[in-house]
Amino acid sequence: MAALAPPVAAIRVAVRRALTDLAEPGPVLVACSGGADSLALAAATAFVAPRMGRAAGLVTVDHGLQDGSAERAAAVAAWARKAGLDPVEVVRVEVAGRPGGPEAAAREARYAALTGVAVRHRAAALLIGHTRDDQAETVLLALARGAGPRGLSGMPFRRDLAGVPLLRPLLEVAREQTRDACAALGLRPWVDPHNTDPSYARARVRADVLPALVGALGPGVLDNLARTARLLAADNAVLDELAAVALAGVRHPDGGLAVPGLAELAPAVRGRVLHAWARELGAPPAALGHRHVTALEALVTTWHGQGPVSLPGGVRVCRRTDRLTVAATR
Ligand SMILES: Nc1ncnc2c1ncn2[C@@H]1O[C@H](COP(=O)(O)OP(=O)(O)OP(=O)(O)O)[C@@H](O)[C@H]1O
Repeated sequence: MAALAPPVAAIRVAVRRALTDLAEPGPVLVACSGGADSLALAAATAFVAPRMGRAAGLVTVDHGLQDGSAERAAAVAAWARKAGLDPVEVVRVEVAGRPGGPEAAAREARYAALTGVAVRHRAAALLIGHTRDDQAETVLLALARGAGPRGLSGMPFRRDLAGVPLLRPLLEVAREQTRDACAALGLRPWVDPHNTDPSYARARVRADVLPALVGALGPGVLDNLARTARLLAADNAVLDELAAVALAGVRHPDGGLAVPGLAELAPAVRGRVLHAWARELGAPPAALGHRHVTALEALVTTWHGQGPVSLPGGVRVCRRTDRLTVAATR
């Protein structure tokens, strides 16, 4: 018997670890674009899951945005059926007309379609193919836009979306290993033209910035950036817990938040309390930025009679004597 190629073994180990930790019953579904990362993930899952007593299927989304996208989706599905994955689904989504530009719209439509299929099959989890290199890119992009610990935490290993656990088993696996694993298994991954399109910041980071950093600082840079994400994710979780307790403690009996209680909090906790409260008031997280939280903080710490702070989503917050409260609509 031929020896197992090390990248194939490494990816199987990563999938086994992820499935060992998964408490939920039911099949797992791999979200597969046909790219090297998710193809290597699907191949490893097809091998590992049945040996752990789990069914494993695959979903591929056709955004209909590129020539040949239907053929790509059909080819991925045909391969998956041969690999023994079941169920295998191709989902066609409509992207045109959604807000936020084609990339954001495609992502939103993709995740909605993927979770929809997962719910229908009562799946234990959706497996996503993000790798260590995607994580390093995410951290670098977050650093460049001045993100705090939340942004620098990168992508979590697990998060729940619409009640479906999303797992990223390859978050500590180098992208090179997914390509090598595909080659060792005789698989021919699809190459997404967006990944090399210089009009995307992530593609420029991938093509230019990270190779320059590795060239200047050594090959450990990618692992180090991914480690930064893990360290900050742990710190961030603690700060979020502290903020949840603090938020409960500063609620004013008449509604809103008590200013004296807010003023006593450490700035790192106060900012989170205000961020969490703004979300409670209906501000969409994606639109809620540092400047909104800074303006809310100013109502507490540098109060000089300034007017209400407008939050995304339309709510306005003002200070009334010793509390922050929702301003009357104009
Ligand atoms: N069209 C799709 N259908 C199903 N899942 C998808 C699709 N596109 C992306 N995904 C899932 O989302 C993950 C991240 O996709 P993204 O395009 O951000 O990264 P990528 O590095 O290009 O991944 P890959 O090499 O697997 O395509 C993929 O690994 C895959 O699990």
